[in-house]
Amino acid sequence: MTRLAGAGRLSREDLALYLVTDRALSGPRGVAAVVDAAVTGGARIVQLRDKQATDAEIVAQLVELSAVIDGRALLVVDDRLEALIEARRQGARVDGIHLGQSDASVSAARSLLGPDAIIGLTANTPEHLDAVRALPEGTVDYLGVGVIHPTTTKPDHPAPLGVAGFAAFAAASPLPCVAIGGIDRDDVAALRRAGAAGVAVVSAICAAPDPRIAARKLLRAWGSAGTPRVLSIAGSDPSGGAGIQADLKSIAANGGYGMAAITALTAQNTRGVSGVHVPPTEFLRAQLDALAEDVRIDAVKIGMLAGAAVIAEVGSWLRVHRPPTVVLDPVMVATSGDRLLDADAEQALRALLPLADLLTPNLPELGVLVREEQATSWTAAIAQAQRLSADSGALVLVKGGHLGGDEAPDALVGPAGALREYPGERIRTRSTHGTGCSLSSALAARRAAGLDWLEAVAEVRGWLRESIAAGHALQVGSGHGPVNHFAGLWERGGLAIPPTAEGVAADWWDGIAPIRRAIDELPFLRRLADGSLPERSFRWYLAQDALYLHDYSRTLAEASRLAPTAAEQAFWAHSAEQCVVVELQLHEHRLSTGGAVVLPDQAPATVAYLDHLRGAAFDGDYGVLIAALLPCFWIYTDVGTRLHAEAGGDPAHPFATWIDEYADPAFAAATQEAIGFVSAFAAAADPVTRHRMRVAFERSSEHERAFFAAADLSD
Ligand SMILES: Nc1ncnc2c1ncn2[C@@H]1O[C@H](COP(=O)(O)OP(=O)(O)O)[C@@H](O)[C@H]1O
Ligand SMILES: Cc1ncc(COP(=O)(O)O)c(N)n1
Ligand SMILES: [Mg+2]
Repeated sequence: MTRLAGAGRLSREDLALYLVTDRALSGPRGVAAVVDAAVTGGARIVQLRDKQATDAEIVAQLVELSAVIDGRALLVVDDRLEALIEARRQGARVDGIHLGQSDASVSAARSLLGPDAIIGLTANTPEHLDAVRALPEGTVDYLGVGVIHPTTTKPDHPAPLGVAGFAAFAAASPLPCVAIGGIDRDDVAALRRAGAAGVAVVSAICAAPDPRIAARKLLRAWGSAGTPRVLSIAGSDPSGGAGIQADLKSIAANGGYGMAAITALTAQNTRGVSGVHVPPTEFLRAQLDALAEDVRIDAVKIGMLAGAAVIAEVGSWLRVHRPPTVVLDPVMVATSGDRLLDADAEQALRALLPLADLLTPNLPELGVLVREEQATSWTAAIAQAQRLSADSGALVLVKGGHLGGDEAPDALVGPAGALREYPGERIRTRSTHGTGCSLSSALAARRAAGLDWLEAVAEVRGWLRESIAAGHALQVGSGHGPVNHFAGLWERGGLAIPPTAEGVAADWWDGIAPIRRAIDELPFLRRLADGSLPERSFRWYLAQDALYLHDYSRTLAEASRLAPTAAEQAFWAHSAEQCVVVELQLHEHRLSTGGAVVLPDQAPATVAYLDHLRGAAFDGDYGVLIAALLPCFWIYTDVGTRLHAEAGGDPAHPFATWIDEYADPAFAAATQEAIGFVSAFAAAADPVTRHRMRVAFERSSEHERAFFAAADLSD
């Protein structure tokens, strides 16, 4: 969770809605009931304020409120330091104290309560601020600033600041400022925009007919007021995966209000770009000016700029209306390979870079911008990004999507080098159309919402990876498909279309296509098929297979033990038994020729595969375990059937018996049953379990490949 500057004990959201209690306004239902309801409605910090009560009464109230709140919100007390200490002694959780200018000194409170307590201070004049600046850092966590409007709950209040006065005070304050005094729901948005860390209310909750609903409405007003207004200046992609269409979806998915000024229209689908039309730049200017005249823009994301004239127009507009956050995605070439920026406009683009806070080039674009060859290693890419950052004055997020290999890392790089690297496994998918557009606009939205760049990148990457992984299921186009920007939202909101067992099975099988291809190309299997495999290699393989089956059988038995239905329990138990039978047959038919069987040690590939299965069994998660067990059925049946088609039925073939055994129809039927059980379980599982199952399935498939490959090396 993000920590507020100058308030190590508070996180960003803690102060958003601050309830100050009032006994009279709470009426016969009592303060505790109001607090309970308000906290249920979302209030995150409660201050017990009761000027009339005795210390003993305050202690009793703190004990009661601490029990009612039960860790759901922070509890502080107004003014009464001794009562706080006594309440804590009696076991109450009281997080801190709020002090007025004439109450006990904040320094004394800090030394008494220690570094973990929350200490707030009322402040509303420039002199108060000077005094706060003179305190040792960490003495005070937040300021209560008001009153905003005249109010009856503080009879002796100073002259109201109004929203403008509050804004001026908050801008000068080194500490987060909570606005207080006569605030109702209509003020919340303006106060948040004025820089408030939160709003403190008394009557708006204590006097409300339903404090829970009142709290919820106040928080909703607070939340929407924080919605950043994000403008995308980019091209249109009618297929909806890239350009402004992707930007608007990304901004919305990341909590922003999206706007778009179109630089160019493309005729485009998931296979490529077939045309580009650039409207007159005066019309782009008209779009941008219309927005600037009316809307306060919190962030701009710049995408496709088409050519030098558009770049010049955007540059001239930005110099006048530059919003606080500018992200520039230097789009040059689409995922399909089509140019989106005239070659002669590269120089003009370089001149635009200093107007941005963050650049998000992919590797080819980074090379062009620093006038070098495309980096071929990640280290070289980071070095190029560092040069680009030093030259432009902007931070650079260098994206590793175009690196070959299993990794897709990103790195945030400044003029002195990488600030943070974000490692990540490459997601095996073709749904990467518009990933760059989506990433850059989401970053603009999250940065404008108040995250720093490091946090924004970490968060947006998590969202993008989830969206990339879910892209395929949208079934849009036959080329590089779009990502599903709302995958997480739909899933969590219960809007996701539940997957079918058939869909899961097809998806998983497609997902391991590269592994299956690699298996087919292994010399071991080629030579097994054409009969040229040395007998020694074959025997080595059979021995490892026997060793493997011995323990595989035990993990099958564990699946039987965990199975939720009798049919599954019987199936896995029967499979476990069959394994032992086959293992014994292998010994008898092949390995024991020429005397007693001496089994070798398990080879590293055998150990690794079994460790993976035993790990899944040990975790006790039935879904994950059966997903891990499945490739041994499925890949063997697949390989066996094809081997049989190629080499079966030839009694002269040196491996005929073995090949015939693997094409056994009973084994194929068992495989179909296993696929059915696993895919039905996955389809009905929650998304997280389904994902873990898929990962276990993919890992086992990779172990299958490594197991065959080890046999290649055995001679
Ligand atoms: N297959 C993938 N798996 C995981 N992340 C990916 C994949 N492809 C792209 N990304 C991520 O998507 C973002 C866009 O990167 P990249 O494809 O390099 O840029 P562009 O779309 O501009 O060419 C980066 O955060 C990158 O790491
Ligand atoms: C209109 C438009 N703008 C940008 C891109 C780049 O897409 P990517 O995000 O895949 O780099 C695109 N294909 N079309
Ligand atoms: Mg791109």
